[in-house]
Amino acid sequence: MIELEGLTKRYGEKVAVNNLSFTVRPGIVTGFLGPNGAGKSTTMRMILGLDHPTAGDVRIDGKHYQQLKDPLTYIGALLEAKAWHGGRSAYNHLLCLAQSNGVPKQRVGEVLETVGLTAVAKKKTKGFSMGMGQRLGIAAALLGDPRILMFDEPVNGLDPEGIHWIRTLMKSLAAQGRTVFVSSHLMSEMALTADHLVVIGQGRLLADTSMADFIDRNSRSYVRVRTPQRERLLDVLHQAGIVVVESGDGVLEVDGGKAEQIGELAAQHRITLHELSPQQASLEEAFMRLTAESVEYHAHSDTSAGPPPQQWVDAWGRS
Ligand SMILES: Nc1ncnc2c1ncn2[C@@H]1O[C@H](COP(=O)(O)OP(=O)(O)OP(=O)(O)O)[C@@H](O)[C@H]1O
Repeated sequence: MIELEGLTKRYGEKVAVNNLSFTVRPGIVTGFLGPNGAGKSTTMRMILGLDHPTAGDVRIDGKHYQQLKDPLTYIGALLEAKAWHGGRSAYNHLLCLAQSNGVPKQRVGEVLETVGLTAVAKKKTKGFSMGMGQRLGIAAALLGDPRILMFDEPVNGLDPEGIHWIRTLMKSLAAQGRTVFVSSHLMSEMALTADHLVVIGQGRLLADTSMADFIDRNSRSYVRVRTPQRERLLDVLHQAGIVVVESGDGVLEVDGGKAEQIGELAAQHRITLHELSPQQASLEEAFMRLTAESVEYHAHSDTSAGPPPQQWVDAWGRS
């Protein structure tokens, strides 16, 4: 378990992390989301004792990082790709880490096997591809067989096969009862991986909620309907107690997954349909709206996404 309490980090005038309090629990994957510059990496560095908080506190299984004996056996982290000596082989790189951290030598072979690098274990790492580099970083994180794992943007620069591999690995680590904390700025990726979400913007906590809850509240499903007999269809739907929202351009939107029912009603009343399509609002859109006001570097000045709707703000405030 990782516990943050009022964690704050200032760099001069800049408040990179602002009074963050949340708990990362075992047995699930917790996604740590926020736009670029939100403070994710700074938070993770403070968890690992690489940066000192200006205020507040962070504990790993109840202790500060500095109090952990052989910290690699408590928490393993992938912070940045290729942070190793390129002249060494993958095996030697991991062996050095094992020897300096009180980890038995046989773990090196085991983790190389886990990440699929056994065949290239004796090769110098400077020739490694991005994907192999990420696998080696993950092998290092797993070396001490820690109960807590932390990954900072682990899928950056990876191909679909590599992304799928990391996703599956994180889920299986959580299924073993470990604490898995993973940062990303991509909601779509997290939607496939995480069970719980912590969202920050400009260093502040914006949401701390289960993924199921986030999806329930934000992925509105509706059916788009177009017909040249609009008035008749509206009457028929109204009589059936189906609520319709008109969205302009002659398009009707019907909340919920009622495509079959609408199609059958239209057929019974001989109403022609030009379109009958189930739709799902994307989570990416919901995330962008939630963080819109806290994005540090806008690509352009378009703020059409606007602030999050008030009901979201209220809902997240409660969770
Ligand atoms: N050593 C530092 N000195 C000054 N400012 C810093 C330092 N490290 C981070 N910052 C600033 O703190 C803020 C948070 O940065 P951080 O790297 O933690 O964000 P992030 O959410 O990880 O972003 P990204 O998704 O781009 O990696 C940014 O404004 C960044 O410029």
